[in-house]
Amino acid sequence: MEEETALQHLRSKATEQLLREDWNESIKTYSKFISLCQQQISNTYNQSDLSKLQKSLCLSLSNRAEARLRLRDFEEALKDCDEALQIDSTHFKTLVCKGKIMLNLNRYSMGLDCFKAALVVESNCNGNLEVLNGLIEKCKKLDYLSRTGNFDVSDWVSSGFSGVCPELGEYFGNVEIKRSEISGRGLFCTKNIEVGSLILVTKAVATERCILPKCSNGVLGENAQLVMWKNFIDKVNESAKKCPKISHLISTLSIGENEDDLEVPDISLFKPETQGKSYVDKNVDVDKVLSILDVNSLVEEAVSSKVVGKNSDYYGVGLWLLPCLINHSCSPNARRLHIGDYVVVVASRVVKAGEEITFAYYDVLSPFNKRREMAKTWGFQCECKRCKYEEEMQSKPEIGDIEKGLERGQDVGCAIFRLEECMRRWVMRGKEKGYFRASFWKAFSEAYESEKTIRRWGRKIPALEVIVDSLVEVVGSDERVLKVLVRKLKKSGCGFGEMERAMKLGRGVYGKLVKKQALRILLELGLHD
Ligand SMILES: C[S@@+](CC[C@H](N)C(=O)[O-])C[C@H]1O[C@@H](n2cnc3c(N)ncnc32)[C@H](O)[C@@H]1O
Repeated sequence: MEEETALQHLRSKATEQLLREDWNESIKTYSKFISLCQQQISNTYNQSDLSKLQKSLCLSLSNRAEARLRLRDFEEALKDCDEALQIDSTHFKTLVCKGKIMLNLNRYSMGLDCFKAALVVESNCNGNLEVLNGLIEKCKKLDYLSRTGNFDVSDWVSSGFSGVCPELGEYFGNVEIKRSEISGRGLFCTKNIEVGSLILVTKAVATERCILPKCSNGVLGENAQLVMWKNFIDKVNESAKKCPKISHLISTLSIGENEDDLEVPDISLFKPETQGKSYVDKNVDVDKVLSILDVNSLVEEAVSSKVVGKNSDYYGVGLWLLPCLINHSCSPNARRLHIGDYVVVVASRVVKAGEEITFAYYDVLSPFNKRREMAKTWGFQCECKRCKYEEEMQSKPEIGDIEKGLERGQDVGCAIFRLEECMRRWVMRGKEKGYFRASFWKAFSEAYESEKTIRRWGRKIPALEVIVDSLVEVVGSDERVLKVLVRKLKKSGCGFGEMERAMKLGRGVYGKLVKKQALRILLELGLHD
């Protein structure tokens, strides 16, 4: 009798905490209730009492799962759901809760099964029907998207990234992890990929964003970045603590040293549906996590900054697991877009089967020495083909002279003329020319934006279209190049060929996420200038 009173007391306390949305406290109280209830069950022989106790146990497990789901502790919430469903496989609340957990874990078809089972149980439910059907539709849509990669964010992009961020799901294209000639492991294509095709779409383990305060001495900005970085580290640690799979995958990432000794993980480990393996190392050493984040966190780029209102002081950082296996190249073949908590990796030029997928960690439309400095801040020396080539060419004094001339404010047209002359004399091939043109993009863009320079230098410098094609061949599509091209087309009119070139470039910048019609509108609008 005493135990029954204790159970009743705990149950009403936990229910009250749950209603107050005090998730942590309700989990504690439900845990006490659950262990007391389990004890009672083992000492009860009367069938009707037993069935009452089991019903209570099932409901409390389901409620604890709900609280854990709210705290994003999916692993433990899932265990509760499975235990509750063992008692009653048709428990409506538990089926819905499990479905929501599956949705959060990007396991859409399993989520769909749960919601469908819940619908069968409460086929005549009234208030729940609409919500349930909504969840079923959402699972179906995300399941389709994650299988086909047929995402469409046209409306969001054409509206200038305003409104709610489109819902994406996880997508893994034809890729595998292998040893890389650049460094350690890398991500490789297993099939030919067209410009703009999606390579992968994946959700962050954690992100943190802020608008840096404007200030004259930069201290406030630095402090804000430090606070943000600390919050980010806490979030990553929290996610790793809650999920052994995340903890395990984080522990496989590089700390930027001895990469050739690192194990090559199978790509299936990164897929949402891969579960069940018992991951033992639940806690990665805190210092190791810091080194891992130093090497693997990505700063969000321009497109996503528009999500929070085109603010140039916007600063966002995140950890996306599989993209951590993508090496940098100054001649990259892919780009990343940040949409909400997802990172989308798209081919920015044609990628052949077997080729390594690379994207830029820093601005590759800059000269060799500047890139070398930026690589240093990342803690490595770039081993890409373009850097190796440009390093060899450092022995030619002409390149250094042109760079120095530009620093001193020399006319950009003159610098371009000299560069093109040198490349002609040295009988450089297409790709090699592209490397240098990319290094001097700043001068090229200034020249094409200045009517005076164009008038003065005319045919003595290459046409913009020649440079665009040359750059795309070596660094893929780039938003800045696209903008200069679109501005010229708007000024001087545009025929079919020119529009095709701009569309192709746009495809490489935004990927097939933005459909043809929306891309055309974007280009005609001058890309939101
Ligand atoms: C995000 S990880 C990339 C995957 C890494 N190679 C691995 O095996 O886990 C970043 C690290 O890879 C190495 N790396 C990436 N791109 C490189 C490049 N172009 N040249 C030399 N090292 C590079 C550097 O050690 C860098 O700190």
